[in-house]
Amino acid sequence: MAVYTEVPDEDLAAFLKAYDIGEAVAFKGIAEGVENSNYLLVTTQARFILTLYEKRVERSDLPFFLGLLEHLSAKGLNCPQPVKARDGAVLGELCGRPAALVTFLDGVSVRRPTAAHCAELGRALAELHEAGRGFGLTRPNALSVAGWRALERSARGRGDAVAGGLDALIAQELDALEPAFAALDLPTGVIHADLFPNNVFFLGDRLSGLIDFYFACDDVFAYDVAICLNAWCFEPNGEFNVTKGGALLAAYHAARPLSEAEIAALPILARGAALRFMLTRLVDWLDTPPGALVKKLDPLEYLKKLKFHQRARGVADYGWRP
Ligand SMILES: Nc1ncnc2c1ncn2[C@@H]1O[C@H](COP(=O)(O)OP(=O)(O)OP(=O)(O)O)[C@@H](O)[C@H]1O
Ligand SMILES: N[C@@H](CCO)C(=O)O
Repeated sequence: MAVYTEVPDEDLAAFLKAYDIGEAVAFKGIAEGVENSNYLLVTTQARFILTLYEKRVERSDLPFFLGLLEHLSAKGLNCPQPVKARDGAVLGELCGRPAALVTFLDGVSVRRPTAAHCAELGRALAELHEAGRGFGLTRPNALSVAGWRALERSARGRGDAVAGGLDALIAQELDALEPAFAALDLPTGVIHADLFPNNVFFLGDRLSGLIDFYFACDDVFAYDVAICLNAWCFEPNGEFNVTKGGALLAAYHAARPLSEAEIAALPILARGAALRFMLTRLVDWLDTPPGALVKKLDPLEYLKKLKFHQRARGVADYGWRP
């Protein structure tokens, strides 16, 4: 359930006075999502998503996120487009929270992606990386390798209660991955950094749009590919599906060719990505009080994925065919 801030009718009406988007005819909270409060707003002109940014989103990052959506839309990428108020501002304030309106995208996310979906995703990810070129703002990735120690510290001594040996495993992974990541020298640019199936819309088998750019940042392009291999290509039983991995990688490569160095780095990047999502899920798992509205995500799903990456012998294990 992601409606942390309730918006009274009169506050909404006052907020909408700043925009030229018609009269509100429907307004309802959206249950999906965990980070922010999202509402569907239907006006006499169109449908919109109203987002109130909650605690975990830094106010100072909002110009990057909203500016990026404008940049990507202008490049023809199908992502939410921020709506300007009459004074040209895309960021307002509602119920004491920073708030923005963006255009509504048609489509549905898929729970069980097929290889065809993975291919669509691979192509769209490459297009996103290309479309991000020339965006003027930058944002470091707080959740890349430099941020993992702090997450480890905050979970330290508590991991073993979630899975036996987890504290030691995390410490060993950090010791292995920090130097391995430091040795990488790969192309960088704007990445989505959270392009999970719930953030990708399809109409039939065709990908129709990408949402939720609130982890977007500047980082290694191939790390974004590695995040997607983790999020899209494992089966519910924990097995990696090489057909899906191969489809994702081939479609990405067709739209933005991966260099030899990027391809060779995929197993270590995928291992790092699995650690990143395991750590954030673990900290949330440990720190979310019982009874909280937020749906907790299972860190052990990512422990299983991490173990696959530890065992991987090379990029062929991910379905890559040169
Ligand atoms: N532009 C949009 N068009 C249509 N639906 C949208 C749009 N933006 C968000 N939604 C809907 O709102 C839901 C929550 O949005 P979003 O994923 O951005 O939230 P969030 O709180 O940042 O969540 P999380 O980070 O957990 O994915 C989506 O699953 C989708 O159903
Ligand atoms: N995609 C993240 C949640 C944050 O949006 C996860 O599955 O852990």
